[in-house]
Amino acid sequence: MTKQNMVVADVNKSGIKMAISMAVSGSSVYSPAAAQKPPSVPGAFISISEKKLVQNLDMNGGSRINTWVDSMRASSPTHIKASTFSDAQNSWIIQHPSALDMFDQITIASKGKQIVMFLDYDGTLSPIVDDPDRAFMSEAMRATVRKVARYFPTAIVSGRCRDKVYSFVRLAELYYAGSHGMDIKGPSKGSKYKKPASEFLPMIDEVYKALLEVTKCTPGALVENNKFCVSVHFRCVDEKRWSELAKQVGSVLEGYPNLRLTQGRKVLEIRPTIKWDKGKALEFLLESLGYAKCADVFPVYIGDDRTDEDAFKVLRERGQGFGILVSKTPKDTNASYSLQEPSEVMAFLRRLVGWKRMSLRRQFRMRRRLEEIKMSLLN
Ligand SMILES: O=P(O)(O)OC[C@H]1O[C@H](O[C@H]2O[C@H](CO)[C@@H](O)[C@H](O)[C@H]2O)[C@H](O)[C@@H](O)[C@@H]1O
Repeated sequence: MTKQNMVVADVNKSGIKMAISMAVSGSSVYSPAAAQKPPSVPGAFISISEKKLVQNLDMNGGSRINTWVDSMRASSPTHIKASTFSDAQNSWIIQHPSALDMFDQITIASKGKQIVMFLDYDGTLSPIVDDPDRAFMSEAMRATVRKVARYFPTAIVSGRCRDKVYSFVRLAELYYAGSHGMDIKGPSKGSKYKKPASEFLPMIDEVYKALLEVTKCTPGALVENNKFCVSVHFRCVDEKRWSELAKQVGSVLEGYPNLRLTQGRKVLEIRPTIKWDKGKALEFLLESLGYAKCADVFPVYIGDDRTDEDAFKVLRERGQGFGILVSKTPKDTNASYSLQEPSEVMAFLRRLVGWKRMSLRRQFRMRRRLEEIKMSLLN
């Protein structure tokens, strides 16, 4: 059986949070350099040990399914004591302070640099809802993002395919990277699909159809075709049937060793094993915007899910800009700052626009004053 990667994180309805990051192969999707990563908060996370991960490499189909179900359950925890949770939360927030509270420090750090904005969609610009087809962003958020794009190059980086995320955002002035960056369009004319990914299109289509078929008897299960990847949603599936759903997904994936499984917020995501993710998408977009070798660029990436960690990690490694994790609860992350929910993302973006306008006005006034001084010296 092929190696599988799996990363888990979510919050249950009561708001109590726990996260597992679990790699079922040697090369985990989530493997931040320990030195760059803030220490984990005791009591807030379950981490599967290295040894166990290696053991998972060889596990048979049955134990693999059990591992998936365990992680699906762990993403909806009911077992953390409230006191432990709040201790963990306090210490986590010290390590990942609110980007709103740190706004002045952030703008000072960006001084003299070109800010480039990268925004995830679901859970960042739009609230999480049961029906993925109804994950609309508010008009107020759309107006805010439009203003952001007036002042900074801005890209949307999503797990959904590009057309779908565009149909939600509907702002032509942005750049879009869909299917976790595999469906990408930079500033240059025409779409740019990652060539290795495009070879997977017929396979993904086949898997999508097979998953539709096998999951149709599981109430609440929803299969979404994201062009280069497929999402199997379990948000509306009774927990008692998660194991059944995992088995169904496993039975399809057995025939496709070149596909891997990751987990987002109540969703199993099936995608090609190629080395392309939101981090690579960020680098691709920076390059196509002409900032590849620029020291004066300040990329800011805002996202809420495990797949956004690839981008946070790239920013840490480049030592440029920073990531902001959207989360109400502690999560193991490479982001530097946090925001609790989309409404806070909107507040942060608005402040950024306000700050930029002010600094442009200040610059304009200074230039005009200098002109006046020059003129008075000449007269
Ligand atoms: O990278 P993203 O833009 O955050 O996409 C990740 C997944 O987002 C969507 O699913 C999530 O949002 C849904 C709507 O709120 C919610 O019902 C679901 O439980 C979440 O996982 C999208 O539907 C998936 O295809 C993306 O993979």
